[in-house]
Amino acid sequence: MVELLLEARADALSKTEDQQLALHYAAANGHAEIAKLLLQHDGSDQVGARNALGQRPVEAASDLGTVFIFRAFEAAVRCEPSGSRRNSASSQASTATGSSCDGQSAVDMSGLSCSACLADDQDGYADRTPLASGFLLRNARTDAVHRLMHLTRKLDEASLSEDRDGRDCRTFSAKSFKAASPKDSPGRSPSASSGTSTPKIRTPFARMRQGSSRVEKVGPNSFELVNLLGRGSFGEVFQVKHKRTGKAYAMKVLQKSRIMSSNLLRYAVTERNILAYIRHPYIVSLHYAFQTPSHLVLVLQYCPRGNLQHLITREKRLCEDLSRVYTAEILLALIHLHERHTVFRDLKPDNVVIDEAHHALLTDFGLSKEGVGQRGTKSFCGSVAFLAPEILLRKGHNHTVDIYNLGVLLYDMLTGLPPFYHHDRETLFANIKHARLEVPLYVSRISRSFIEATMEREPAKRIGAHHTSDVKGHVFFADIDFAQLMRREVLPPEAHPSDEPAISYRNGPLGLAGRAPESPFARADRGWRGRYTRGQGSASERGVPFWDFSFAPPTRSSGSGQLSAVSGPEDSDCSTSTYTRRGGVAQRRPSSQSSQSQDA
Ligand SMILES: Nc1ncnc2c1ncn2[C@@H]1O[C@H](COP(=O)(O)OP(=O)(O)OP(=O)(O)O)[C@@H](O)[C@H]1O
Repeated sequence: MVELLLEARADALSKTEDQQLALHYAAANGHAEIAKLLLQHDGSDQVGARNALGQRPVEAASDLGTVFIFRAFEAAVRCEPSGSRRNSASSQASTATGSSCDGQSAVDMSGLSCSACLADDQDGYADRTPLASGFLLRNARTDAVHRLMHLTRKLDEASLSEDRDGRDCRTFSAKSFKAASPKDSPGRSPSASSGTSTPKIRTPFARMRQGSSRVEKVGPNSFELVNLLGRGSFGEVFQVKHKRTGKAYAMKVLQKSRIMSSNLLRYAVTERNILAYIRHPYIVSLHYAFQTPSHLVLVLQYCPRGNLQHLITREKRLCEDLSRVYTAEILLALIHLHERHTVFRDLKPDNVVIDEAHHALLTDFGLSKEGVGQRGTKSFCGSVAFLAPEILLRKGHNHTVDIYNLGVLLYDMLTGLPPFYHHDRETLFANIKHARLEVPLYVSRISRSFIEATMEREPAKRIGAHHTSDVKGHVFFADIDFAQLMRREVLPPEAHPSDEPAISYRNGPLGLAGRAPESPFARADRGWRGRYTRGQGSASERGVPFWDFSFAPPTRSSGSGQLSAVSGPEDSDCSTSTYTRRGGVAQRRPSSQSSQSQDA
């Protein structure tokens, strides 16, 4: 069909409104054969064309087979005398056929007259990570920074649109968003040239509604502030009520000025990106994202029972049955993330929130890292008492850092303090690196064995070093039915009708004493409107491209988004007396240990 159209003089150079050529789409979707045909037809005019994200067609490619088609073409163009370029390059592209090279999808380069031309191509995969399967994994940082820089140059021309509440918010269509991240999932369709493995096509984790008119646009005025739930390094988290639907959400409001002055925009963008595509019963879901000139906002599933730190503080120690269920729930969340090459990196009780049905959910993806494979990453991050030894030793870390933190989390739930805890930071770090792990005698033998297996200092020897799902096989989980747990059919033992949430926000430690919190938007956005529309806002006021998001919840409760709670077995009991302090627990550390992150 493509051949026919090209022969009939179809215009291969016409662009969509996102500045994409047909070649961009062919590359992004792994249609190597179509890419080859397009390259044979005016290929030289197409290879350098950049789409609205600043990507050339080869930079949109999802698999190595397609990349090699481009490389063969470009090499031929560079190596041939100018007079014979087009024909020769076309024939190079046409000889680019699938064959195996080091186990990866490759093309037959034997016809190239100048192999050195390939060697000097430093950017063959556009800074992405080639997987053994032949797919290209998006490198979150390089890719995101590249896109942001390209788009930031164009921001002054971007249009402002009016949200429903009459508030100016910079919005981007679902179409643009899709174009921004066509490669989020490594499970792409295979290239025609990859002849080695059966294609594995994954269902998308979340679908964007097509057509901006159907995407619900929200802004600060769409929500009523109810309570202040927490304060973090770069903003605050509020309980809010959606005015139109009356639904409760947690609204995380990040100050652009703080984020940008600390050069941490990438962490905010990572959090938004991960939450936008992850749907899991034990990970808070993102419902909306929007921005004002001064703030980036995430509207999340609301978990009304406080965080795990509040619960540990109230109970001093948690009983083993409850700790086991929470550990298993968080383990399922980690398995899901790791399968998607994402490491959470900041697992601690403050980042585990408890929902209405007493289930534990991960929140706060600000330190997560996408695209981490076995080779790992070298950033220094995490909350100090939860830092894994390999992070302190700056050896590089991978998914096993989350497994280590799962052991620390269990230790913390069972004893009331993280292991190795010491008020002096240097002593704490030395303990984490070298001290003997002491587990109190009141902790059962099986729990102790789980803690030791997950907190093994050598990451390669740690349980789950190969696959995080191997951790499910530990005897600690012998009584857990993970399939049932995944369906949220296991009721955490604490769940009891008379149970109070671990924290009462109105009169709780945040000190509001019944008053509604002050709006962060009212404070910061006074007087911005005139400056902004003239395009003279400060750097921190500029729009962040592709931030805005709206999730269409599944129509049935069994869908991949919001799962309704299901009652658990009646005998799942953990009497409140087991929560009372049984002695031997020293004072708790200050409830919110700050997180830190610094690139190595
Ligand atoms: N979805 C939610 N439902 C209820 N409470 C939440 C939710 N998300 C966060 N919180 C509360 O807000 C607190 C701070 O949230 P979060 O950790 O995401 O903020 P942060 O600014 O990233 O913090 P930090 O700087 O410590 O990493 C949490 O500890 C929790 O108590």
